[in-house]
Amino acid sequence: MRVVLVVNSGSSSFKYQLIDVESSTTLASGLVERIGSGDAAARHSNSSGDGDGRWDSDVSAPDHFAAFDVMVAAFAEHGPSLAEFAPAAVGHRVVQGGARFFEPTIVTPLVKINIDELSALAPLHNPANLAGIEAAQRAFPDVPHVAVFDTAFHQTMPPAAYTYAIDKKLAAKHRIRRYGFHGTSHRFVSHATAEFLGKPLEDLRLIILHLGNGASACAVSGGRSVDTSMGLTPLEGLVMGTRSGDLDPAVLVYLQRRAGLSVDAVDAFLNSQSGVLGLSGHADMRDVEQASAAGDPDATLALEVYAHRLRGYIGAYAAQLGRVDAIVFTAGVGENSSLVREWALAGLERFGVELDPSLNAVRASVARRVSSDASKVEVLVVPTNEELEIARETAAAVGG
Ligand SMILES: Nc1ncnc2c1ncn2[C@@H]1O[C@H](COP(=O)(O)OP(=O)(O)O)[C@@H](O)[C@H]1O
Ligand SMILES: CC(=O)OP(=O)(O)O
Ligand SMILES: [Mg+2]
Repeated sequence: MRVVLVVNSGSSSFKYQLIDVESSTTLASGLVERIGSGDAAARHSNSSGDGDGRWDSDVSAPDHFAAFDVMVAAFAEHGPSLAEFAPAAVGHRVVQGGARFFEPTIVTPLVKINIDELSALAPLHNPANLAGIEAAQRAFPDVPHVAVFDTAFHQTMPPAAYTYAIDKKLAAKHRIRRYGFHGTSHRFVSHATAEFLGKPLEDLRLIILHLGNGASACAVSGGRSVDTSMGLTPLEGLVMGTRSGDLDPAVLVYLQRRAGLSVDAVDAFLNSQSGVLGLSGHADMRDVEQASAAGDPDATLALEVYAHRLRGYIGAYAAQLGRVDAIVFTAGVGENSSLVREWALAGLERFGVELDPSLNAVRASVARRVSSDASKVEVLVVPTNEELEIARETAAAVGG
């Protein structure tokens, strides 16, 4: 099997890629955003070498079904032709698979019921993922659909890493434990790092820092996730674009009792109005860096808090792993921000971690080393490609 359509469906947008798995190439990619707002927009890019490149437009997309029609129309008008490059399967990013799903899974009515049921553990993500599955099944009824779970890679965490220190009966009843997310990215980057270093993944101990809008750290030993910074939901851990990451759980209670916020308001506050946005007024790291460079002290503090948290996780995971072969930066911020890399690793020289400032300043979209020759720990930038990983796992799941 060759061509897979990959769908990453969020609450108000969905992103897609048409991928030739055999050659690992993207034939087309795009997104429909602001679904349901009356102000939706679409972007489509034909990279198959056949057709007219990029296209963007305002569109009507009152729901995910309409958004899928927009995508199908974009393929029809701007190529590549879905008749010529017919997807043999559709792969879906599903964020929360709980303890139930640890492998790519062909979507059946029962699997959809399970994904829906797991929405309680990922209210921001799973309902949107399911809406994407429903819409894609309607648009592509004749091919298998496969769910690839963000949580799957972290199913290898030992109980000591995934257990919260709370009443065990209550935790079991409500399935409260750490699940971890971005697993598809951590898995892809683990393999890409081993390939870059020319060493077997089984022999490597890695700290992977996936820094996008959402951000998580992962300790990988011999290719297995042994600890990760996100927990029951994608809110725990690192400072993110709009999410707080770790904080004293008493803050939630305090906000409700003292600031009079409702449960929903606290949830929205921590997920959507916190992180670097809450500290600086900017969710996009490029804007935070620009504001800091222009002398805005709030933006500088936001960067310092972001880097301080990262450094703490690097130290913690070095201790959990016992030895670190490489610290790997990935995703939008990790791949592009030399400043974040520099600030996160500041002061770690005495632990054998030393950046090479000129290598760190290089802008490139390939895997590369940014540590100095003297550094005992390799520091790498390795681009992630969650869509390619989903396409490969989808193809494997349907036997292609
Ligand atoms: N040159 C850059 N410098 C700093 N941050 C960047 C740069 N390019 C992209 N980013 C940041 O990457 C983040 C988005 O990362 P990405 O992995 O695309 O996120 P997601 O997939 O979670 O939407 C944004 O905060 C953006 O500011
Ligand atoms: C799980 C998660 O946080 O995903 P994203 O980074 O896409 O928001
Ligand atoms: Mg991402």
